[in-house]
Amino acid sequence: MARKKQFKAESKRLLDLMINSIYTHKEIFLRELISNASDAIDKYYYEHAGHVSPDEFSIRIEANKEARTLTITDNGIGMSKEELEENLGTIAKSGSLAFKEQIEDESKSDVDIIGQFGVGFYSAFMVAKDVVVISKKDGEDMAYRWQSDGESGYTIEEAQMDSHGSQIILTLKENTDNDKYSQYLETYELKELVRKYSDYIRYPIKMNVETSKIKEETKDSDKPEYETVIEDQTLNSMVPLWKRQKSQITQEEYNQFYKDHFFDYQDPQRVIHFSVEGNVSFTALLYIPSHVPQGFYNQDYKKGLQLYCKGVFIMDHAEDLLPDSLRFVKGLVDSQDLSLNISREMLQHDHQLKAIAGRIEKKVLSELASMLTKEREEYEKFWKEFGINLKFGVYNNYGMDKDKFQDLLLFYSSKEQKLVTLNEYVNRMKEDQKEIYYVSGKDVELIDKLPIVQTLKNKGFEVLYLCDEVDEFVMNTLMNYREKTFKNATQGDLDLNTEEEKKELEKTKEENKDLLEFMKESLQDKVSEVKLSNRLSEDPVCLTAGEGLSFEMEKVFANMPGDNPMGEMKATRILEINPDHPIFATLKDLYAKDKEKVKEVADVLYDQALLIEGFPIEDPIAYSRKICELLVDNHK
Ligand SMILES: Nc1ncnc2c1ncn2[C@@H]1O[C@H](COP(=O)(O)OP(=O)(O)OP(=O)(O)O)[C@@H](O)[C@H]1O
Repeated sequence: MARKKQFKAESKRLLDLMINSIYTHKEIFLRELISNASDAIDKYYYEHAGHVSPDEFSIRIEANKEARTLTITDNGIGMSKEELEENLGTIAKSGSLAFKEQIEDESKSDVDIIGQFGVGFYSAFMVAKDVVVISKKDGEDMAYRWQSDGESGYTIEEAQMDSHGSQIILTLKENTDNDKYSQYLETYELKELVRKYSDYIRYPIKMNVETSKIKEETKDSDKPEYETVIEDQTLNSMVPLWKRQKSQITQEEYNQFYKDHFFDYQDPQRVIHFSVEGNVSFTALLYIPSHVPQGFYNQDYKKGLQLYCKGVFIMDHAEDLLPDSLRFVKGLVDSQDLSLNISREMLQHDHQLKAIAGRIEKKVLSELASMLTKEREEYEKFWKEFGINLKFGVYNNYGMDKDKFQDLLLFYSSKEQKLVTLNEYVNRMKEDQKEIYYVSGKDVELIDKLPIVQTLKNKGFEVLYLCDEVDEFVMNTLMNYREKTFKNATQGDLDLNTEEEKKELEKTKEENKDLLEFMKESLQDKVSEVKLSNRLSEDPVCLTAGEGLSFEMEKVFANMPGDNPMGEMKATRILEINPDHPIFATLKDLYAKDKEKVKEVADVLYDQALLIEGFPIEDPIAYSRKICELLVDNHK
């Protein structure tokens, strides 16, 4: 049998790949070194459980501008000579992973060890031309010094160190046009990086910081004097807000956290803080803003949640965690169970994200549903800011998710003169009413004045007023609600009359068949039909659309930007005349005496119907002239 050979790797090239290809941001080197320090302390703490207190540990950062060095020191478990060799001399060897596996095998409690790939350490060479590690293993006498320039191998020699732990000393590269490595010696920058990536490392990350303070002896004088003092500051918050007990967190703390992390000047409307245990366990801290964020409707607005893994910041705007309909939600997710890719910039399995996203969607929607039933006023505030997103949720995905959203929708109602849910509408429908009536228009006031709306109201029907461009798409996608179909009241036939009224109308229609036909002919191809209306009570005429495209949709399509063939689509126009209005008697009269006049009146009535519907009229001058003539005639 052929002997199996080991792969060889050109270690210099491999290291070069490691250093320069894995990460997109050089600044993460600090995150990696701090995470290593935290792991080392965890290990020490674990080994000495019960005999040490967490307060004894810290990670220290020290910058020396003259020497151009940045030093990260921990009092963790340290490394022996062999471990330095093994862990830092072998690429992709993770002592931390081995440790974690071992304690898991011993089925002892899980420790939140961060390291797993055995590559993070080398990220130091992205910014350093030389790295020294001085380390003393817990329980050993001798310390060792590992040193490398990241190119020509490494050396290990004996060294001195007072107590267990490690010290990583980076000598930063010279600045180039593109990279200002010296920034990593600036207090401000280091503080920012710790806050961004390592804020929730559970041991204090400390640094001596120069600050200006009032001299004690001049404190009470009119001219206080300042002096520069060195202060030992802890840069990280350690315990993440979301890991604390809900009952221990005040609303003020939640709000402040929101404003600090999500750049809003107002308090959020809602905080949703919850944890899920399961295949993928996670904690989420979500916020519903109280107003539409700036740039929310711009194309480059980035939705998504911040993602943390074991308290370490992984990415901002993790898009896959939020469906588009909830893009207004801000917040973060922290999970132990994510399989990160090697750079910790992405996840390896998006099914984990999908599982989390599913739970988040469910939770946010149920929170909204409870707000709707228990705090109507609050919900209406939310609706005014973000309701359009839920409408999008209905028609997005070809309506696949409409059931999730339909009970959260609100529409303005003729009966209540305020926003109502579909459920409320259906609950109080007239007994024999089969359809849910709606009418679209520019605003509530205009819709309310429409003849058809007056008629429906007079007959005791409730009408939903749709004022958003997307509303008709929503209705078309929903198709029905609790087995009642949606009906655009300005379109097609309406079943409003009693049997008797229907008979009466049929009779009048039959008697005036010729007149109606004559009017249709005279209006030529402008209308497909002229008919007697059952939807008008006080007004003389109205224009309705046949089945299919509605007038509002026609307007939406016409206003679509760019070269769009849909813009040419027209709804079928039907001119309806109120048989009980005096104008109908006049028409009948004129038809018997002066057919030419009927043509003129038909033109005027058609233009009037267009105006009521919010359409422009073809020839306003001719229209106004005809009106004047009719007025004069009338006066004679
Ligand atoms: N400060 C430290 N103290 C003790 N051991 C350390 C320290 N830094 C690194 N090590 C050891 O070196 C190993 C390699 O570190 P490296 O950062 O390359 O990988 P990692 O942390 O295991 O994994 P990852 O690539 O996921 O960060 C670690 O697993 C750990 O055993």
